[in-house]
Amino acid sequence: MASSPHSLVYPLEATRRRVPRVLSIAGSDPSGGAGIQADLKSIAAQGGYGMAAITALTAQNTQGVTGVHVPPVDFLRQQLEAIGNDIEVDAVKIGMLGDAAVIEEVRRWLGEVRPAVVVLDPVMIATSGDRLLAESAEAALRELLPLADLITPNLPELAMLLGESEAADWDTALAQGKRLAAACGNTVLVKGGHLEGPGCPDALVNTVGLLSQDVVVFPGERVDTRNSHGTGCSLSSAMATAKVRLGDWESALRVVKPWLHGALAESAVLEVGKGNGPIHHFHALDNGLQPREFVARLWDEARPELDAIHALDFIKDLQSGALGETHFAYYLAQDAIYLNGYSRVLARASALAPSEAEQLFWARGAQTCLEVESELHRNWLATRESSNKLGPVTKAYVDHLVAASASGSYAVLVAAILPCYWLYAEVGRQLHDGYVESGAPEGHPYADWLRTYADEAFAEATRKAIDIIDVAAGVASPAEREAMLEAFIRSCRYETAFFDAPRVHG
Ligand SMILES: Nc1ncnc2c1ncn2[C@@H]1O[C@H](COP(=O)(O)OP(=O)(O)OP(=O)(O)O)[C@@H](O)[C@H]1O
Ligand SMILES: Cc1ncc(COP(=O)(O)O)c(N)n1
Repeated sequence: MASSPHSLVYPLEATRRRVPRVLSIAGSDPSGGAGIQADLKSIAAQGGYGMAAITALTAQNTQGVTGVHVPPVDFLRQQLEAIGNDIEVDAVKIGMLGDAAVIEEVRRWLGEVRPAVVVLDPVMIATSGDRLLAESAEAALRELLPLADLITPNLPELAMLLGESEAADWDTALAQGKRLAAACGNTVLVKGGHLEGPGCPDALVNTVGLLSQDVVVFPGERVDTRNSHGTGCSLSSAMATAKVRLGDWESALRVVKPWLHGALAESAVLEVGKGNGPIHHFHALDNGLQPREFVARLWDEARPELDAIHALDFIKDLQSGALGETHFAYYLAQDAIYLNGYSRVLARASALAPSEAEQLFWARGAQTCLEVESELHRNWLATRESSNKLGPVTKAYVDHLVAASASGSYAVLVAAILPCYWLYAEVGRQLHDGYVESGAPEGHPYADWLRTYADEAFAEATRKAIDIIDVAAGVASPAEREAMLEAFIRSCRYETAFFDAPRVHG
């Protein structure tokens, strides 16, 4: 059948779901940090509905494993059949399997049911060093790998699956990831948790063109904590859930990695156990923030800048009509240059957006910027003397936005983006109201320009942008929220400097 754009899009759409139904087939950790207990928390934290078919019972805590009991495999089959006879499963995460008989049962079930998304975390040895897979079952586990869409081995597991020695550096790990992906025909998530040093990168690797590149690296900073019990379990089940919600592995890891970082960073508040404690899966719920609280804080920060803007000669003279034409032309020319850079930054926000609605919102914003830029050239700059040279304030402002987009954090980027909507809308509203209140004087040289400020579509887009930032702050870690605040304040200062630039540099 000839491929049409529709046939390319449809399968992706068909697998996406707002609340994914995710089944974990894994072992139980009664202390709640790893295994199915961690999986169910991760799935819920990522917005999914979690289910669990238990392969094995362990007796363990944060200090180690003291016992493993693998129930008769028939009972695992009964659990899987009970789920399969009643419930549609959107994604499956497979964790601890225990022995070869369990692996065989899971292999049989996967072959029969063929779930749309299968993530396999090849659990072999716990953080504590205790075995969770019989040595004799390693060959059977290797045979299971091709039935998964995503495999998430840590560095010792990656080496063991390839029959090689453990990678001591990131490049070797990536090369091993490529070999495993090629051998299994699926995607491998190479994890940097076991590396030394301040960085903790992860990477998605696929050698048959399923990703935007063969190797997509997600850099990350290492959290200084020993509470890493269950990070591997949590990551794999969160990925299974996010994949169904967002449609592809890269979007999923873009959301899951900052969440996991926050869960590690906030783990100390749990105070569970004396050893390697669990991570805080619901750290984002525990931020104490009420809806609108974060944006109210941003507004408090923005208010002095707004006052500073209204005190500028540029704004006062634009309002009264006394503004010199040279300064107005300088402002317009810099605005056109700025909008071009801003459009690219909005396109980056669109690329990082966690939902299609937000992706579309920023993409529309990027398009509007280019339309307004060309309108400036056509109608406002065509008849004026102005230089198209990049001014120092414009450059510094755009550089700041580009740096925010390079941070990789969607939340930080959109916080940096917001002042251009919010302060501009506010300044525009006040200028327009002032013009109307003064009786819209005849012959005001900037009357046409002041009228452009009464744009309801822009006011509506501003309200939507504020909502997006509030939600992004709600799921961000405290450190990320501080970075959002900083990026926002800096952009506010550039807004003021931008209106003052015609006086200083024009
Ligand atoms: N100290 C840390 N700081 C930040 N991220 C970390 C840290 N430790 C692990 N991670 C992240 O946690 C995830 C699991 O990585 P890791 O390589 O530790 O796997 P694992 O050994 O299977 O996990 P587990 O600790 O559950 O056995 C990866 O996304 C990794 O980047
Ligand atoms: C039931 C079960 N499954 C998986 C792990 C691995 O998790 P970790 O490597 O963090 O100990 C575990 N400890 N227990």
